[in-house]
Amino acid sequence: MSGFASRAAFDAALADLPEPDRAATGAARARQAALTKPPGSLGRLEDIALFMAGWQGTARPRIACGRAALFAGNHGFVVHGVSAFPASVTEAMVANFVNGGAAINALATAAGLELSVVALELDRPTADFTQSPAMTEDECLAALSAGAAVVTPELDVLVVGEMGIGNTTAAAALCARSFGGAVAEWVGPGTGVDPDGIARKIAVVERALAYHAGAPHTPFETLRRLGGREIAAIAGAVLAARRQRVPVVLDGFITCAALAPLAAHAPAITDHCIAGHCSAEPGHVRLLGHLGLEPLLSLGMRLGEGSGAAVAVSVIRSALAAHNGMATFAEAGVAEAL
Ligand SMILES: O=C(O)c1ccc[n+]([C@@H]2O[C@H](COP(=O)([O-])O)[C@@H](O)[C@H]2O)c1
Ligand SMILES: Cc1cc2nc[nH]c2cc1C
Repeated sequence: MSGFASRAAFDAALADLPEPDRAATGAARARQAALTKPPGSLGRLEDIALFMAGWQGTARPRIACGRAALFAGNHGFVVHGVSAFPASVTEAMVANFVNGGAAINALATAAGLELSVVALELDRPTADFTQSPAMTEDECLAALSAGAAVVTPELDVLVVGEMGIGNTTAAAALCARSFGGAVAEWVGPGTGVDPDGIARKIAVVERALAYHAGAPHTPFETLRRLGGREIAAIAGAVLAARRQRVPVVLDGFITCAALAPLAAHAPAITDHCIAGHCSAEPGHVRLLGHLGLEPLLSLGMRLGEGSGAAVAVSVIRSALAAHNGMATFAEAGVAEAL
């Protein structure tokens, strides 16, 4: 996929979302019914096998080629004191990712995923969204296209993650604009700000929402005005994955917030997505409800980087191992249900 050359190309992609292969889902369901276990006894693992079958278009889904794409960006509004860490940490952590020393390096390796790190103009933070759109139209298209570029046809699954000091504030703004509700319900501690920091975050999001209140409520405009480069890249990657029927595992609050503007307009955008986990960031559980997603794991994680999604891939691998590796009642000579 070449990316998104124009706002219209993005809108057209969102208006034409491919469906899963129902024949493959049906064949996988028939196989599940024949496997040596009481029907439904593998619970959610059975649903995961059917989900992967539908999106991969085969009764025997697999993960031979899995990629974790980690997008990094910097945000202009951090000057208002909304993070527990300085913005320089974004770039320093990108160096850590490249050198193999971060949590996602260890967790991607453990999950059998290759890692693609995409740093998006870190020396050029987005504009301060309390007084301007975060990105120009071209900047937003470039970020969406950088996201789309990580999706290649041989992929069996895509994990999306992010790194960007301040981005829980952008995520809260995207959620409040897309789904409504009190700003305080979407704002949380992020990297660990104190109550004064939370109050500053709420004030910053409220100012941003007021500044952009009159703008069109379209997915592109909301992403451009209130998002960031790493956030738009995630939206572009998830949309490109859908075009190629590649199943996606979402990470935490920010990763899911990248889809909020799209989902408010086209709720089916999350149909090819699994929520890898529920983050400890308080807005995430509410956001997952709006996205219609039930998280696979709930481990109290709030790191980002794609870390929770990478852990979830090991569960998905287990689901596929059972689906593909078990004997049927006929093969094993085991009596079926009465
Ligand atoms: O994934 C999450 O739910 C999550 C929750 C809190 C923080 N983070 C990470 O922490 C950074 C954003 O936190 P903050 O406090 O700078 O807004 C960013 O790099 C995220 O990857 C991530
Ligand atoms: C150290 C550090 C690592 C991170 N990884 C994702 N977000 C992060 C934020 C900080 C501060």
